[in-house]
Amino acid sequence: MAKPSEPNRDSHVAVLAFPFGTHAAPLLAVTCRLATAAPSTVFSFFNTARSNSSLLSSDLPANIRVHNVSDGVPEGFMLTGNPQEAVELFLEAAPEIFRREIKAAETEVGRKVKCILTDAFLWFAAETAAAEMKASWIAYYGGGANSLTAHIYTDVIRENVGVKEVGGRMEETLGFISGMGKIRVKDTPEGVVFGNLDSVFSKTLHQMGRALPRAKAVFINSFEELDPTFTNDFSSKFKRYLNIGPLALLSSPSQTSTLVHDPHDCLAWIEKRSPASVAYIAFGRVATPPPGELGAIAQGLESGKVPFVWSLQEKNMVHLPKGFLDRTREQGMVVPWAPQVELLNHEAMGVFVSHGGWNSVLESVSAGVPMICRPIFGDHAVNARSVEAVWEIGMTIINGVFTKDGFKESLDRVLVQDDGKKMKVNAKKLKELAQEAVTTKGSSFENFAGLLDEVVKV
Ligand SMILES: O=c1ccn([C@@H]2O[C@H](COP(=O)(O)OP(=O)(O)O[C@H]3O[C@H](CO)[C@@H](O)[C@H](O)[C@H]3O)[C@@H](O)[C@H]2O)c(=O)[nH]1
Repeated sequence: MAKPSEPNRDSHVAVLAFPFGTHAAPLLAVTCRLATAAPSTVFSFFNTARSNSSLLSSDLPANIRVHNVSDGVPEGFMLTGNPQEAVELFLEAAPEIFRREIKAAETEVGRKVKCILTDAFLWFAAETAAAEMKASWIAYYGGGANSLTAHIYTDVIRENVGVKEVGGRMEETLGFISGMGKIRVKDTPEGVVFGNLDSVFSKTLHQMGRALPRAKAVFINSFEELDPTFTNDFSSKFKRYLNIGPLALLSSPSQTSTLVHDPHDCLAWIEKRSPASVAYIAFGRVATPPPGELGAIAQGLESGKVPFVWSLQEKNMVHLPKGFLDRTREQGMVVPWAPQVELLNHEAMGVFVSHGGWNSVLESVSAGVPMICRPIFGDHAVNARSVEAVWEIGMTIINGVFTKDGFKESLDRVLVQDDGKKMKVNAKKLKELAQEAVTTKGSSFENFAGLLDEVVKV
């Protein structure tokens, strides 16, 4: 898969992706921007074949070489289907995989790697390789500053809340950490104070919080004005902290010449709807609410008569109520993939119903669209809570899970009631700040220049 090219200077950057969820796509988007800005530097992008094949293939700059690496699953090993298992096998094998692959790429390119840029989840593989190769290490954290705070302050949260019998303290807020006054114990990602604290994944994230201050720089897909308190805090904690987003405003197909991937013609469909009327429903690449809740979503949409676009993997369509697709043919569309960013930016978009994955939240913020969140795992709950209580641009689904009436009422609240109007006003304000951040005078523009400097300067 490596692309042949003959760049003429001697800089070589290794980019290590975390091949699960929506981690690799934004990292590749940043790599493309860096590679365009530094055409004589070679960027070797390492990711599993499976994850690479899920990245929308557009023309990459000639100085990016994409490599398929092992997923760490031993030969003949039968995965049980528990997603955590695949993640943990990969994490365990990652240091060896990347060491081997970086060495091979150095030989192939004929240049030593001077900088290792990684997903923050891979801090252990990056730090070891960087020390061995005398390279610098720069980390990309794929979530928002809110969940990053939970990982950076895991020890503090554990000291204050305890880790035993935490159940009784779930509603308490984390007021002892600045910027987290509205976040409750129950909103923290599993593995911070509840869930399996000893799993490989929980330990990796806990240790990541301690390791990131050692990185040469830490960057995230966000903008400073969204979370000024965290920005201030991290600017003193990390050697360099750079908000370089929202990437959706920088690398969305609508902002570039790349074709929009719209295999089911969602954009033609939404064109005919009235302003701020449509519900867009999507739960990212890995999470799906349980089958019963998918049925409740369908019932809520049907009884509320809300026009909709629903991105739902084909294998889950069997859980829709009998006849739903036929009855709602005029009302909406259920598709296995939708051009999310473009839909959110359409004037007919009224509400985004989401699990609260970071990329989705930021894409909604960038489009000024209010949200209804139904968190499923990881950082979803802290993102949903920020949407509802910190930025006040949406709400968590009534009852915490989808029920027919709760969903119908939630849709009504956001699309029709005064509450929803306020959410929309707040969302529009954030959209303006996001747009400002990426202009040539904006904070993210300046931060990207800082990142470029850290990456190519050796
Ligand atoms: O039909 C679809 C469905 C999804 N998307 C895109 O897919 C991405 C989904 O990303 P995200 O909302 O972050 O969800 P996940 O795929 O669930 O992402 C994982 O990775 C994120 C970043 O670390 C974490 O915040 C999440 O918790 C984790 O589940 C977004 O860019 C969407 O625009 C589409 O374009 N079309």
